[in-house]
Amino acid sequence: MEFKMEDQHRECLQKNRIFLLSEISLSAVLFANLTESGVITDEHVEKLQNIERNDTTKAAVFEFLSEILPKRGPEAFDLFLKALCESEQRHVAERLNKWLSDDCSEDAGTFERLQDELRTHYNDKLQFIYTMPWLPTEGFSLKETFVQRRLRLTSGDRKGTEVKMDEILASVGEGRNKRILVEGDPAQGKSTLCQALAFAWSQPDEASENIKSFDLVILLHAGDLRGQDSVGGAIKKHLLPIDCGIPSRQLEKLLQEKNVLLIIDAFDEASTENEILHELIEGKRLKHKPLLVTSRPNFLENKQRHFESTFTVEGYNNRERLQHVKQYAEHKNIASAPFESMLEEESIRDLCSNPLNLTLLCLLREEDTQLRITRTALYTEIHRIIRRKAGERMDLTEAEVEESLLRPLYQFAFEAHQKNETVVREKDSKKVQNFQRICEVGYLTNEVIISRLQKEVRFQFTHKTFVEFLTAKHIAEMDREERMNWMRHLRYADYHIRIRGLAIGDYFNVEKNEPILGFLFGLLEEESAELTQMASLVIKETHFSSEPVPMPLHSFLFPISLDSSCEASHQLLRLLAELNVVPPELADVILKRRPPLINIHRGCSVSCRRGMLKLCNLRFQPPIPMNVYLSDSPDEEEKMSFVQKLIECENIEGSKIWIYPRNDTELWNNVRGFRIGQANSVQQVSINCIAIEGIPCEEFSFGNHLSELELNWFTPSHSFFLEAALHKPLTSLQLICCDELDDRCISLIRQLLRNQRNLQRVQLTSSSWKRQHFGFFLADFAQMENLQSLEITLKNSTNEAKRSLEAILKRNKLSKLAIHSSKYSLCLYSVLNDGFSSMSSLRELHLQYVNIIHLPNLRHLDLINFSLLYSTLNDDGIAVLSDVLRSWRNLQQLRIDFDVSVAECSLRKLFKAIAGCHRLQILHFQWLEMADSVVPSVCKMIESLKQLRKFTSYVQRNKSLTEEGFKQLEPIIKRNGLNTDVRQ
Ligand SMILES: Nc1ncnc2c1ncn2[C@@H]1O[C@H](COP(=O)(O)OP(=O)(O)OP(=O)(O)O)[C@@H](O)[C@H]1O
Repeated sequence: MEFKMEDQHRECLQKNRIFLLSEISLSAVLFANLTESGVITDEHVEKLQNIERNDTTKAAVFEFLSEILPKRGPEAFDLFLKALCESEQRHVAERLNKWLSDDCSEDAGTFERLQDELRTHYNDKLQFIYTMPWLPTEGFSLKETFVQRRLRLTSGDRKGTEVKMDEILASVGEGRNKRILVEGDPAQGKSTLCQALAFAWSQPDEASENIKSFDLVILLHAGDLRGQDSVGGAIKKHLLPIDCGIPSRQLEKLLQEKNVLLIIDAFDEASTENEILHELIEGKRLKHKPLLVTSRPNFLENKQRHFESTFTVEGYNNRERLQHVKQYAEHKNIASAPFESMLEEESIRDLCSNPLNLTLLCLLREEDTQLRITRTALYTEIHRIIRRKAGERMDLTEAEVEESLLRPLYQFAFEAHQKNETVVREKDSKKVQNFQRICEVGYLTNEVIISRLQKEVRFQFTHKTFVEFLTAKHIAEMDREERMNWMRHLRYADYHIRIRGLAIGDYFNVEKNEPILGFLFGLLEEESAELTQMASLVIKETHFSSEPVPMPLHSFLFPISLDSSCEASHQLLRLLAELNVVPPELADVILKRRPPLINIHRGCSVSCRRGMLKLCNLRFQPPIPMNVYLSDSPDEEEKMSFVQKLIECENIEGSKIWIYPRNDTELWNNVRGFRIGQANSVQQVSINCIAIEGIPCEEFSFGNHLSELELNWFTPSHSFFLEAALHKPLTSLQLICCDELDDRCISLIRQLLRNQRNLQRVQLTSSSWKRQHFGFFLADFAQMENLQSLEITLKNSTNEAKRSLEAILKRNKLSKLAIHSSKYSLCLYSVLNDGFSSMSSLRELHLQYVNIIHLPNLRHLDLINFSLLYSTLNDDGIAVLSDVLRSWRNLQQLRIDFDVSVAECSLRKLFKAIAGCHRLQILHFQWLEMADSVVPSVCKMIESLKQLRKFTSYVQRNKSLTEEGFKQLEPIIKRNGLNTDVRQ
């Protein structure tokens, strides 16, 4: 294997070559020293002696200096100097050392020269934004058209705070925020932000921005670091003129000594085979220098922890949209009114929140007046204009442009995209004869921005989004079988694997495929059969039709996953957003394969919500239920309007809404705005009370049809909710994480329980660390004939409470039971165990802190969902559980927490029992001890669970899994269709 030597050493050998050729003697002592220290091998010696024999000593020295020594690693140079000294050639070593120190001592003007070179470079190259693919030479002036961006902090104590662009650099000087990550969706303006920062630094004005405090600002594309030995090398190659004469060693020295900001753009475009980039992020290189990295989301997850602060660039808000179009009009010297009126259009509101799309919409507005409401329609229209203009310029018909120039271009884009690149290399360009003509169409430019020196000629696509659009065009033109084949090779499940001890961090999110898939759906909108076939594949692979996955960790407390991002199973919705209308054939398939319920949570993307609104037009019979959790949504107006639309839609039953009001006023606005409890609105509500201090107003009330009331973090000061629910037809009452009740609340709850003949579900549970006892309500529950679901925290139950529980269980009406308890008396065990033998209706059971060996009658149940949380699961417990699992043939969801170490043979037995639950779809382990020796049985278990779609294992009990074991496990947990989350 060859290892490169450092740049400055290579340069030193090069610059002193004539001297070295005449001075070095290839003596036996020199060879002995060099071979002993491993700088060269015996084969090298033989080769050099042959050259000396057949040619001259100089030729041999030349071969040694140019071909051998530079490839013998970073240590080779110093060892070579040592060998010279020991072979009576000390004067040669001294000369080289002197050259190095002279070269290294910064001559007075080097820093100023570098600063000046960078400033002129940025000033020349960054003053324009190039958006129009067909006019790559004509840019918008950055100064005149740039819209200042807002960034949202997504890490640390101030998470959620909005900051201005320049403010992200504010605290770097104080030693904090050394590593900053800025993420943003495609074309959201990350590169332009970097451009604006570097450009601002290059300007001579007196502005007091933070960026000005840096001695040097280095802006590189992530790809510029590929194949380099050092950051200095990348600067030399990409930012400085060939003849600027600043040696690499001095550059490196300046990077260490000066106050430098490194900006690396587009991690997502060049994250592989890029050692320097990873070393910079991990702090192994230029550790103390501020580093700002940009990336599309989901590319950096395993590296996220190296960043002190992370931000996202959010879409434009109303003010920014307006500023963008006004600046656009002013720059083009035309009236801004037509653009401003375009912003009023509700249908393109979210398109306008993306700067690139907004610029393209403005361009279209100039050409005609028709509005495009999807991304695909917008890019298709731009594409048409490009084709038309190319035809006019080249005197070809549009059909000819398409056939001879665009088709090959689609192919180039497809190939570039396969390699995650946005360039066509010179050698590839030669594959077609008319490449120059293809360039003239306007999508490709052979100028690479931020690069003055490119040894290899490359042709750059004007923007990654265009590569994606053209790639989708290529796929759209494939024949059906080839296209479906391409689709089948995509991955349709997320995985998130982090094993600290092994330094493994591996992530995949299905959204990565969506820029292309979205365009493809849009392009094939008219081809109903093709579209339906593609959508059917997505429906199947992403488990769209299944019950949504609750977040196993919190499912006990919250029925929907509050923190999760827009899931893989929502991919279809996100793709539907690209259609103007869902064609009838596809609508039929969706109607047939409808999921039982859809959860919209706060991580759901704008396109997911758009897709959801498309479902509103499909005639679901009965209407499809939908839970909506939209707290913390940055755009309050959009949130309101989205929920209103869902509520008004007849095909959707806005079944439950989760609200998290930040104060009393917001609570009242939400309850009133969503008409909670009214006849034709949402009738089930969950309210997080934590920020609510008092009654918002005298007239606070719910509509008369309120059917479910769930209150999280309820305290006696929130009793007005209970009053407002009196006399409403409640079917469900839940008080979750409730740690305190006063007499008044107890009396109100009793009134609610007695008044409600309809009540089928009750939950009274406290937060896990402050256990409340709610056993005194059991007598009331026992009176409720229709009770089907009971979730309760019990501590020290009285005999009366136990008798009531016994009556509830034996009535055999419960389909769901959850007992939160940290202390089970033998008597409570016996009530439960006896009850289990007659509870044939029970389908869902959740037990906490239980010792399962006292509950052998569990095997009489027929459960679909079971969890055993924080329970004592020793070898005896595992034996009982394994036995029980063998009798639960319909089990679909299982969670097991392991709180003590158990024998490996017990684990194997348990995995074997789980492997027999062939209907299992969701499996979650907590604190599992997964040593290499049990890996084969974990693998066998997962392999046999064909319907498993989610596997999670959080917090390994010890670090006994080795790389060998993981290698065996990896393909199994990464199988397509399985959403995996394994974290230690
Ligand atoms: N702040 C801004 N002001 C005006 N126009 C902008 C701004 N940001 C972006 N744009 C426009 O949007 C286009 C795309 O932006 P940019 O290339 O910076 O996005 P990106 O987030 O780096 O995209 P990707 O992840 O797809 O590479 C720019 O070429 C420019 O036309």
